[in-house]
Order: sequence, then structure tokens, then C-alpha cells
Amino acid sequence: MKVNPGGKTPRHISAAEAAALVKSGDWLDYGVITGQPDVFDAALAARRDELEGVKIRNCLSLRPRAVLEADPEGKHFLWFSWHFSGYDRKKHDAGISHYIPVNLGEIPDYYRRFNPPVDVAIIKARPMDENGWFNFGGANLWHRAVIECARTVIIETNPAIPHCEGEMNGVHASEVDFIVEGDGQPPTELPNSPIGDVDRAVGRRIANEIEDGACLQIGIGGMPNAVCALLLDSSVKDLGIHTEMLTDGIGELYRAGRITGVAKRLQPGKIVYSFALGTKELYRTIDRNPDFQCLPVENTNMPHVIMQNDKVVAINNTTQIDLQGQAASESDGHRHISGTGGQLQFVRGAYASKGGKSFVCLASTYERKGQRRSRIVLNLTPGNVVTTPRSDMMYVVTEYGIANLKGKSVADRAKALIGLAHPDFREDLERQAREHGLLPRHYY
Ligand SMILES: CC(=O)SCCNC(=O)CCNC(=O)[C@H](O)C(C)(C)COP(=O)(O)OP(=O)(O)OC[C@H]1O[C@@H](n2cnc3c(N)ncnc32)[C@H](O)[C@@H]1OP(=O)(O)O
Ligand SMILES: CCCC(=O)O
Repeated sequence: MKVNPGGKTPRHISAAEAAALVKSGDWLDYGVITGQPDVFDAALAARRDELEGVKIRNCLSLRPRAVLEADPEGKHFLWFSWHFSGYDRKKHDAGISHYIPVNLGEIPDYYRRFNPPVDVAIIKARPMDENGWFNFGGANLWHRAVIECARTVIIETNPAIPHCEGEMNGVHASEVDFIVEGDGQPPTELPNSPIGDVDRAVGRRIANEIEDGACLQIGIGGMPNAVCALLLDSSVKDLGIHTEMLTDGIGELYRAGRITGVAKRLQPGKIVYSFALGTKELYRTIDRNPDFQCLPVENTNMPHVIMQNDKVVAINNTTQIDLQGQAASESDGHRHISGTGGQLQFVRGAYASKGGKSFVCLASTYERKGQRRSRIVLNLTPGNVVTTPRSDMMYVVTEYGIANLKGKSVADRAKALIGLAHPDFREDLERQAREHGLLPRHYY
């Protein structure tokens, strides 16, 4: 990692002094996920009436943000997110949070090539160690790129976050302007949603496709995590991990001895990830554990990197899929839900890997206003954004089956996907597919 020998000497200041550095119209970058600042956020919110048009980039807010709570009409602070949490989604519903479309692994390059310079970067990290390093904990992502492009770098320290190993997972004092002491809150936990029968059925189908030595990516959401639980019950062994998000499910497989990484070509033996989000059990497992390597997101998510491991298995969730196999995983019409994240990059990287497979999974139905609806549809909801195009789609999995769409004609795709729909919707879907010419009248 670059250390500037004649670099900066950081000075300790209060959160109020740090917030006083911000001017109207500035671009700020809050650290990412568990790296978002808290005491600085509160101090900045307190300056609301003195500021206008302060633009804050961020990602996946895990706690209420003081600047948004203090400014419910978005008159002073503008919130730009690379990926929504449930909280960011609610603020988007209220009209004060904005999504930036992106493949997550490209973000560092955006900072270096396209984004306006960052006026103030405020990142949460561990207190400085004896060698002058502030460790980012379990959130490396694009922190390095932000620091390279920032005029002023502030670190909000927190000794309660785990110390995580990994290339470029920290910043040296010579690159830091100011240090603000944090409030010592432990990192937010993401409780595991209970695994239901549908998750189990989907998980079992995917688990059956996973061979010894496969290299896994587990996406965000309840269902991909359920696959890990099913793998625990199987006899599969010598798994490798090269993923964006490190989940509790992966932590459990590790503790059960199922992950050795011996078959990995890239970082053999190491569990490679870019951020960890789970319970304190996961944070304890990764703390000062060299088996886990927390890397910048371009080193986990770019397809040309992913493909360097063999037998990559990418498991991701979607909310809707049409009869041609396009998956809309991030929006409900024009209502933005989450983000593209790493889904498409891992789908592509897994395809390019020798013996690789990608799985996009979904429950066949969901409930809306007390009514059951099919997630497999003739047409995507108007306004819905395609996360994985039909040409990239490999395996689609529901509780009713699994279908590989690669090489299948439009008619064959429609037929296969109707077979994955809930039985109550199949007849209707088939009629619609014939009416619209996806299934020819005299064929099948
Ligand atoms: C992280 C990595 O390693 S990289 C790759 C992973 N990233 C991705 O796949 C990005 C896209 N995927 C995602 O964002 C998630 O997997 C999701 C949204 C598909 C599922 O995540 P979950 O947390 O399991 O979803 P959950 O069931 O909580 O639903 C999230 C929201 O979507 C809404 N939603 C879910 N399904 C539907 C649907 N079919 N239609 C409309 N809205 C829906 C829910 O109502 C909820 O909104 P609310 O909080 O306002 O009620
Ligand atoms: C920040 C989480 C992004 C993803 O879903 O890939």
C-alpha cells in the first residue's frame, strides 16, 4: 500500500470541529456500510441551518442517519447511495435519497475517472496501530479510492470493529488529516432471517449442484444465505470462497471445517471478501484471523478476476423474472429497492470460470395487499430495471425446480420458466405466452 513518506500528520479534533470543515455545496463521502461515521454524522446534522446543497455519497445505511432525520425535506443535505438498505429505501420513498446505478466492482474506477473530487471523506476505522495504520475492519470496498481522491481525510475511530486482514484494508496516518474519536458502538448486526420451507427447497436444489472444491459467492438476501445452511447438512467439502459479501452462512461453513480453499487458484486457502455483514459471531470469527482477507471491491467483483478461480458458483436472489429470463432484482417498477450490486458481475465471472455456474433464485410467489402474486411473469412490471439480462442468465431456481437457460430458445425458456412457477399461475402464464407468440401455437 502507498505510504507517503513526507505525508500528513493527523491532528485529533472534536466531531464539531470536523463538521465545521464542511461548506455548502461540498461533496462528502461517508465510509461504506459498517464504515459510515456516527458522531461526525450527528455533528454535521447539528449544522443543518448553516449549510445548503451538501452532497453525501454512501452505501447501505445500517442505522438512521442524523443528517436525513434532521432534514426530512432534503433542503440541506443530498443523499446519494451506491446500494440501498431498507432504511435508504424508505428515505427514497420519502424523496430524499437517490440511487447511483453501478456494478459494485466498478466503483473505485468511477472515483478515479468520473466522480468530482471528494471535498471531505469521513470513514470509520479502528484506532491507529503502533505502525500508524487505521484498519477498516470488515469493510474495504472503495475506501482506498475515496482516500486517493479526497482533499481532506477524516477518520472516526472505533475500537469495537474487528481488525480484518487484507491487502489495502486500511489507511496510513500519512494520508489522514484529522482523527475524531467515535462512540465505540459495536458494528451493526444483520440478524439472519429464519429459513422457511421455500428457502430450504431452493437451497437444496442449489446445494445438489455444488461439487467438492467449488468456489462460492453468496449474494445478499435471505435465500442465498439459506444455501449455506443446506451445505452444512450435505457432505460437500474443500469449498473455496471468493465473494463480495461475507455472511453468517459462510462463517458457519468455515467453523464447521467445510472451507479449505485448497482448489482455489487465486489466494488459495484464503476466504476472500470485500465486506462482512452479519452477527457478532461473524465479526468474532474474522477478527485478527488471517484465513479471511478483506479486499477492495475491484479485486473481488471484476469478472476477469472472478473467472481466475475454477468451478465458481455464484448464488444470487431476484424479485421478478420474465418468461425470456430477464431478472429484475433491484426495483419494483420505479420504486428502487436495493441495487445491481455484484449480481451481474458474479453471474458473468462464474460463467467465464472453468466449470463455473451461476444461480439466480427466487420464491415463485410473493404477497402484496393480502394477494398472492407470481414472481415469474410474461412482462416485467413497467419501470422495472433489468439486473441480469436474458443473455447472461444461466440457472434459475424456485421451490418447484431448476432450469439452465443457456442455449435455450425463447420458446424453450418460456416453457422451462412456466415449469418453475407456482402451479396456480402456470395455466395463465402459458396462455399469455401463446397469445404473445413466445410459445408457438403448434409447438409443445
Ligand atoms: C452481495 C454480493 O455478494 S454481490 C450480489 C448480490 N447482490 C444482488 O443480487 C443485488 C440484487 N439483490 C438484492 O438486492 C436482494 O437479494 C433482494 C432485494 C432481491 C432480496 O433481498 P431480501 O433482503 O431477501 O429481500 P426482502 O424480502 O427483505 O425484500 C426487500 C424489499 O423488496 C420488496 N420486494 C421483494 N420482492 C418483491 C417483488 N417480487 N415485487 C416487489 N417488491 C418486492 C419487499 O417488499 C421489500 O421492500 P420493503 O422493505 O419496503 O417491504
Ligand atoms: C452493498 C451490497 C451490494 C450487493 O448486493 O452486491
